[in-house]
Amino acid sequence: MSMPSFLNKAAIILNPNAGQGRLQKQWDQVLEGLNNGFTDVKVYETNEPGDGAVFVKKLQHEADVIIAAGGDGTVHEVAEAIAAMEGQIPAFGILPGGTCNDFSRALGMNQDPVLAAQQLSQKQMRQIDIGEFGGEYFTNFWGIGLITHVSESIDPTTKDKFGRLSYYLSAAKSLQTWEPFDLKVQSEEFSFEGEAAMFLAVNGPFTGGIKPFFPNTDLQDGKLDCLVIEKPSVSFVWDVLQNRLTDTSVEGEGYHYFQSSEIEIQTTPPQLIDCDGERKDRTPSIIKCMKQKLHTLTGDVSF
Ligand SMILES: Nc1ncnc2c1ncn2[C@@H]1O[C@H](COP(=O)(O)OP(=O)(O)OP(=O)(O)O)[C@@H](O)[C@H]1O
Repeated sequence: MSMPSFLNKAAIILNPNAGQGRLQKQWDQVLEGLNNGFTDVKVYETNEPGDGAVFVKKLQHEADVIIAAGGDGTVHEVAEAIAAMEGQIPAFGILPGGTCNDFSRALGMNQDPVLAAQQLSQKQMRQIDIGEFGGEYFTNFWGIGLITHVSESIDPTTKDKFGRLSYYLSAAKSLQTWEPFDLKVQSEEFSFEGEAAMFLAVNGPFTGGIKPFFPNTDLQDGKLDCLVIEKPSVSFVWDVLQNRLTDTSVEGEGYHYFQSSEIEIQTTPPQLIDCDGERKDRTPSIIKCMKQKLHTLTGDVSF
């Protein structure tokens, strides 16, 4: 943890539509907070998906820190583009402005954007882990099976109206219609072969704004927390609610939990991948944890 005085130029990649324009409403105060910590603050507004990554590439040699201002989609886009860079790499930061803001919570960022801007101005920097598969990156999670149905069946109108609750409504709906697939998991720490409903590899502890699944994740240990669910069961939900998934490896009725830095996943049929809420590519995949790859501004949080 250090406070680099050289972090002077901040570039803000702002999705003005995230969280129904939540950031825009307090933008003057947000900027004031950032101007207190950085001598040069420039704002780049995105118009459509993909714009964030284009800005990041252009800013590699201009900005000391690139801050994603928006929801988890914007955070994913910006972090992925930074992680893919070589040579001189700017630091990364988040101004939470979406519905769940899962990764910003993992970094200990205040959910009030004005207070988050003040936190960023403190320039508390840490090197954090990031997930990688086939040259693509994820900050928060990589999943197949049930999880992809959850994000697929979220209706945008319900999301605008009910926010985070829409994720849980969708999860409940998905539980009634899930389909099993054949899964093979191979890693140094754990192997599995059989029918499954879901596989998740996570970096941060929050999913849908809450953290019952993985309360003990560590963003600096070079490991992903992994969960195989063979079939959703009442006893699994009970174990999760009691925060039992806290040791390095746990077995319960219909589920397996372990930690690893590299996991090979094969499925029949190929499964659509959901990473950080974005659906892309299909299995097979080799998922890796890139230990402390991203220089990141964080809040006060212990990993
Ligand atoms: N101006 C824009 N208009 C529409 N979509 C945009 C714009 N800028 C970026 N996007 C894309 O919109 C997607 C969703 O954005 P983001 O996640 O930031 O907001 P959100 O959906 O409100 O938040 P959350 O993901 O937390 O629910 C991202 O994939 C992003 O690339």
